[in-house]
Amino acid sequence: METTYDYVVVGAGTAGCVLATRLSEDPAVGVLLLEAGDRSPAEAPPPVWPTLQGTSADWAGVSVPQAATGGVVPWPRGRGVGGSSAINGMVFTRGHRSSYDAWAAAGATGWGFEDLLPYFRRSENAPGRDPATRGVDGPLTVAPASPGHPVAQALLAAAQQTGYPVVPDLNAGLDEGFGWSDLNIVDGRRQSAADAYLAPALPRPNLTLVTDALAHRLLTTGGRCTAVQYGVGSEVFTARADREIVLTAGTVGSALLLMLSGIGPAAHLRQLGIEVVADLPGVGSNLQDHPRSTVIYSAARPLPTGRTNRAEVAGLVRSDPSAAAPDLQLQLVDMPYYAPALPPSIPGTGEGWSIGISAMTPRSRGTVRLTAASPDAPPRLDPNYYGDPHDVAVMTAGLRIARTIGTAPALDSWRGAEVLPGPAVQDPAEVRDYLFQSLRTYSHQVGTCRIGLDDRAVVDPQLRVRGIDALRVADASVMPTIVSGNTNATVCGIAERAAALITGQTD
Ligand SMILES: Cc1cc2nc3c(=O)[nH]c(=O)nc-3n(C[C@H](O)[C@H](O)[C@H](O)COP(=O)(O)OP(=O)(O)OC[C@H]3O[C@@H](n4cnc5c(N)ncnc54)[C@H](O)[C@@H]3O)c2cc1C
Repeated sequence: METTYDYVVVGAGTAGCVLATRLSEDPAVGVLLLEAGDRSPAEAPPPVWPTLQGTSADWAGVSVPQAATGGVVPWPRGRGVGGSSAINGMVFTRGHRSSYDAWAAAGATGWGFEDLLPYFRRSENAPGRDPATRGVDGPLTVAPASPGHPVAQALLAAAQQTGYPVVPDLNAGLDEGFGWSDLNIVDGRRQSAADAYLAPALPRPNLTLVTDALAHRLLTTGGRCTAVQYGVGSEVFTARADREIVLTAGTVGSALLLMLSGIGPAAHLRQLGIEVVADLPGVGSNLQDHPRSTVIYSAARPLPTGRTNRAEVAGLVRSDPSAAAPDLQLQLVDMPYYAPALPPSIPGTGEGWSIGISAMTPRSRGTVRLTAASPDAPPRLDPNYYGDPHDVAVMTAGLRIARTIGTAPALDSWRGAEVLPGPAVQDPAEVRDYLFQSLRTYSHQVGTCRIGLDDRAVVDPQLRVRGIDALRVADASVMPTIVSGNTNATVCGIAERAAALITGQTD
């Protein structure tokens, strides 16, 4: 069966919900939003959000064995309306402005911090924050925990005792130091991009959402993308776009769909018997993620039950004073948060707390590849964590800083003992081994369809796929380099700006 719309948006995750909502604001324009997963994916109360992993709301991937560490890393990824915003940790923060200015400097004209600011502000409603930098009437309502968890408060005091500033709004992208993270939790419930954007827009007669619809491939004629072929159950449908097709299937999904459609590295496609439509060697390359590890302490006394996402306070710092920009995030978690690869000899919830460590500007680069010419085949995910020794050095510095803060006097009344890595782990080789064993993803994968002007860029600064007409990508995959913050707020800004580019309404 064939249907025709003005725009077809593929993937109803963070970016897809923003895009479909903004494009359908014009009642004269017909928009189809396709999503592989459920219309109402599984939900969980904020404090137990990790229990969503492994449910039908998660593609539940796993990396290939990593060359540096020898281990595999589980990769949760949202599947269903809301996408990863429906299963994520609900931290809503921009990267530091240096992240976006680096994009513009590398050729992504129009994507510097000042360029993006109006779009960041458009996405959010951040009551109590400075309206000069933060939005006041956007769809997503974001705010810090109130009241904050007492261990989070103690961590802020500990950071200050260690010499770091406590700043009023770490989420704006302008400051370094420690502060309360904004959370997209409203009245005790997660507010996903689907809740904030899509749900109010769905009654529009010009917006159609089709779920359980896996996009198989894009159809191109004479260099123009004309349609998306997708499957629902065993039936195959074709959705034509009179104006454009926009991919918002995420860092994994958008790269896979391009390659399944013959748009990607020619040698890889030919190996799988896929006819090459456009040889774009950068598709699926430049994969970046934030590696994550943790220091865990037992609690000196029972912890009050966490009521939010259990990660209310964060710090953005430099691993070394000579670093060009902040390159480390530390996050207080009011429970022991560990990697499955480690022995579970750690305190239970309520009996411990942890400081997460994550390198924010990693230099390692990986790939997303097809394993077969089929939309149902699991992808080959190789983030190449610690492929560049620089990232190990940054994480080693992070572990040292976390331990310094963790042992500051302000945490004395909460701290029992350091459980992981444990006081015996001190020399550089042992620390490196611990970082490798405790490695997990921060779930911030980006970069596989990056913006740029060079031959390995996948989209131009207007997000148009190079060499193919009427096709754009507008999700986490277009980030040229990973930002120094949790990625969801940045994806909202990207999608807001994409909508403005498509409709010709850029600021
Ligand atoms: C467990 C977890 C925790 C996280 N925690 C945080 C956090 O606390 N704060 C933060 O800022 N960020 C966090 N993130 C990251 C953040 O949520 C993502 O960066 C962001 O949601 C990515 O948006 P996206 O639109 O690019 O992709 P997604 O939101 O992943 O959306 C892609 C959508 O496309 C669909 N799709 C894929 N392929 C196809 C296809 N072929 N056909 C049809 N549909 C398809 C998918 O099912 C999905 O719904 C977390 C992510 C995860 C997974």
